Amino acid sequence: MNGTKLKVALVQMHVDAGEPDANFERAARKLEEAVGGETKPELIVLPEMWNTGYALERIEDIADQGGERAKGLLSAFAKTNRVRILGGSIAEKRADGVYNTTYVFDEGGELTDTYSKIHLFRLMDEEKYLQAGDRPGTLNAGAVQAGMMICYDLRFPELARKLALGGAKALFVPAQWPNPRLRHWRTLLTARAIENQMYVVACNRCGASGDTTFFGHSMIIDPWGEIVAEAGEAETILRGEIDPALVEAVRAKIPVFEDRRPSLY
Ligand SMILES: O=C(O)CCC(=O)C(=O)O
Repeated sequence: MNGTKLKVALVQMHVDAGEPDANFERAARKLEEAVGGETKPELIVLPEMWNTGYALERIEDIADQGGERAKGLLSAFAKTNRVRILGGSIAEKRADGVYNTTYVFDEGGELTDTYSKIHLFRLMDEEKYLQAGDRPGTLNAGAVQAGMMICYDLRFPELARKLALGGAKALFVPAQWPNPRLRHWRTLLTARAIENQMYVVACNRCGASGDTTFFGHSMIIDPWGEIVAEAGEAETILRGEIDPALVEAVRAKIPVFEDRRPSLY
């Protein structure tokens, strides 16, 4: 660890809808690429639903039973490479249905945190095939206390504010955010960073699934709203650093959290 800063690497990758074997192979290859860069990251982030993509009509059959296959890959990789992983999210099969779930592993390969998407995206029929999580997601990313959201959750500012009030200095957002809503993506990510004076670290997929195309543009935005790093549309590993001291500095400069008037709204 560099002081209290945290080096992150975001895996912006293609996902084959309905092809878990191909996606597991790709994820393993991309994790190697992420950890093998010139500067070793301390935390690697994957995109949303990277195991199955949005093959929702077949999701009951192809979802990962108990998340065991994904947990096996991510835990072993984290332990072997001494790196934390925020495993994007996967289609996770449980007794009562399929959830869109994130796993976080520490550098010893231990599962430390999980989060299941709480807002299901009706434009893509998620509510017909998936179950919604029932609690917000938090994690300790090394020295950085953080929150997590999945894709559509980003449209709910109350959730980001709750996480910030709970102590989050960074917000991680795995996504499969498609065209034509790039402006929404960039604007909402930036707004969540500025209004909550925290880092926003967003890992989107790229490529196409049927008629749907995904623009990538994974981003790391600092608590002042400046873009630390932004990907283009192709597969890439996006790298950057989170500095919790900058969160404190921005919150001291414009003390939004002290000036809130929650009794009025
Ligand atoms: O809110 C959006 O525009 C995209 C959301 C989405 O694609 C998802 O939650 O999977």
